[in-house]
Amino acid sequence: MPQEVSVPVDEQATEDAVKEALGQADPAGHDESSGDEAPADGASPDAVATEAAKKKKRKKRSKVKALAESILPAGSSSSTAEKPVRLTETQKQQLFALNPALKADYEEDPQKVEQMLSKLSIADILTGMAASQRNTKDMASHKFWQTQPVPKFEDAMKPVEEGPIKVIDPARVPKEAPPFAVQGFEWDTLDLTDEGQLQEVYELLTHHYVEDDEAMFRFNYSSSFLNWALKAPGWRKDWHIGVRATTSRRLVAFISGIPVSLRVRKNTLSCSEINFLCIHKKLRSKRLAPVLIQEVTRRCYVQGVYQAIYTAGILLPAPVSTCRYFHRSLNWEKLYEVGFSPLPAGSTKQRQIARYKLPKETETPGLRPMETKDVDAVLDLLKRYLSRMDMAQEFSSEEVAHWLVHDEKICPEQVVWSYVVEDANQGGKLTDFFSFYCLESTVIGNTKHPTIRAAYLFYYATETAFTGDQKALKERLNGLMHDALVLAKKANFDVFNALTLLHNPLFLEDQKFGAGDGQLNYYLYNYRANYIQGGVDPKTNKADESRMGGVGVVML
Ligand SMILES: CCCCCCCCCCCCCC(=O)SCCNC(=O)CCNC(=O)[C@H](O)C(C)(C)COP(=O)(O)OP(=O)(O)OC[C@H]1O[C@@H](n2cnc3c(N)ncnc32)[C@H](O)[C@@H]1OP(=O)(O)O
Repeated sequence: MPQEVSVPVDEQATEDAVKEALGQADPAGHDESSGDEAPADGASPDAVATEAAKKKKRKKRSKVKALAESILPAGSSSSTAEKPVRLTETQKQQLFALNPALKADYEEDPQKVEQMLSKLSIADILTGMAASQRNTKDMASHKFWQTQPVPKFEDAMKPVEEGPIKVIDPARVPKEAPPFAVQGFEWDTLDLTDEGQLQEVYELLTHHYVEDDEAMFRFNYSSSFLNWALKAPGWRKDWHIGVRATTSRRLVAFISGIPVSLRVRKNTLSCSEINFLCIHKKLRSKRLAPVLIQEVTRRCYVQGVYQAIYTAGILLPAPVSTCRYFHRSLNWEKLYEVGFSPLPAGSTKQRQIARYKLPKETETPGLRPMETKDVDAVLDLLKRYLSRMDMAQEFSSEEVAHWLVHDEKICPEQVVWSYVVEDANQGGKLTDFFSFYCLESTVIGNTKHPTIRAAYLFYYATETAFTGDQKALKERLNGLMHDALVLAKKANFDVFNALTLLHNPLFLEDQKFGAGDGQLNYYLYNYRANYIQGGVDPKTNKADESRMGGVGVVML
């Protein structure tokens, strides 16, 4: 799942900040005081709030970049710095002001922090990757995760024999949940066939789920979406776990799992896919997340499921892979107005709008919406395509129907859009398909634009992948993705998001996707695996065609 609300990186604004810091600011450049950006007199409080948030965000990025430039050795802008970093007193003060959490780490072990900085590139720091990827917490500080069957950071890149970390004895798995850890709260198994309970999960997530670093956007999974995501084939009620306040009955926390068959290289695992972990904001930092995780683990073990897959924007011990988010504007003006997209220096609003303009119609001959009758052909194509990835779900035809064919009964509000290409020259054979799903984000405190409607690229496959001709594959995927953008625009989406998984690096740049500041870490529970490529160069954080073919799992 997109566990991170990623926003595009404003490379130019940070460049300007460095110039400013060096006394070279371009007065005509992309500056907060320029008329284009300042809220007009009499602007609504929301517009002012959004503008203030944008300003705050730019300022923070500017400071980080200026500081990075001063700390890191010259020439490390696009590659990992190798020389050790020594912080001056001023740099320390600046660094701790920007990131107070680092202060305690530094006091405990200055060398460790300096070592961590020496491993980063300015690109890391600029794009925000470092902020969330930095591991100032070593294994010993992960009080919960150090007790779990997951790889340690120090072992993450070492070659290993792939397999379970721990053998679970079913006889030793408690059959009942322990009493909830905090008095006044209790476990509840949610019944998501009940509209009211589905709505409660929706409400909890809408107000308390994942936000971006600056708290400008928060994921807003619709109740249709949750109904689709949480009731996938084989779903179990007892894997929809809630915590309620005993007196008010209010739902204050949630975690869920669905069963999946996951192939990691040559081994297929009966797994759970854990998602939608959420704790009410007022109950944060009380060590309740480990309690929820242990309970979902127990309930999986009870079913004889001893492995799990999950994703998170934050760095935990230890990812099996990391992908990066990319964003393609469909409605640039709105994205600009809500503070999602920057106006690059030297450009104008008109030029930006023109840059992202799309034709009204698709171009691929034979392209049409997918129907239930296409399920077997799509399954066949998808299976063959995913077999080329190191890690992928093994889909059944029931799962393909569930995940790809829009069903009004499951989703009164449409969540997934899927298209197939039927080749008339090959007797109507389905040669390609692609899909995307809708996940809105709330624009916090904005009444003019309360939400951003984002399309996320989901699964796709093409016969061209089997020709062995990478140039042809690139060309075909560009054609298909261009049509996906056209269709998403027609369906009124504001932005199209994609990760660097599957063969996405082949089209991201050509289709005008911009790099986001978010990444998605993939984790396996109780399974040791060699690192899986995530389509990014770890040094430059750029999408990398030479690192494709690893991650084939698209999580919601
Ligand atoms: C075989 C079956 C196995 C099944 C289980 C497989 C594992 C599944 C794992 C779950 C996959 C979930 C996939 C998703 O849904 S990822 C989406 C997570 N949700 C959000 O980000 C929504 C907004 N945030 C919140 O609701 C809270 O901040 C959460 C609930 C995230 C943490 O609450 P809180 O902020 O109040 O913290 P705490 O004091 O209770 O607990 C602190 C401990 O929790 C560790 N922590 C923090 N965030 C995460 C995280 N996202 N995954 C795993 N662990 C996390 C943290 O490192 C620390 O442990 P340690 O560092 O000391 O060791």
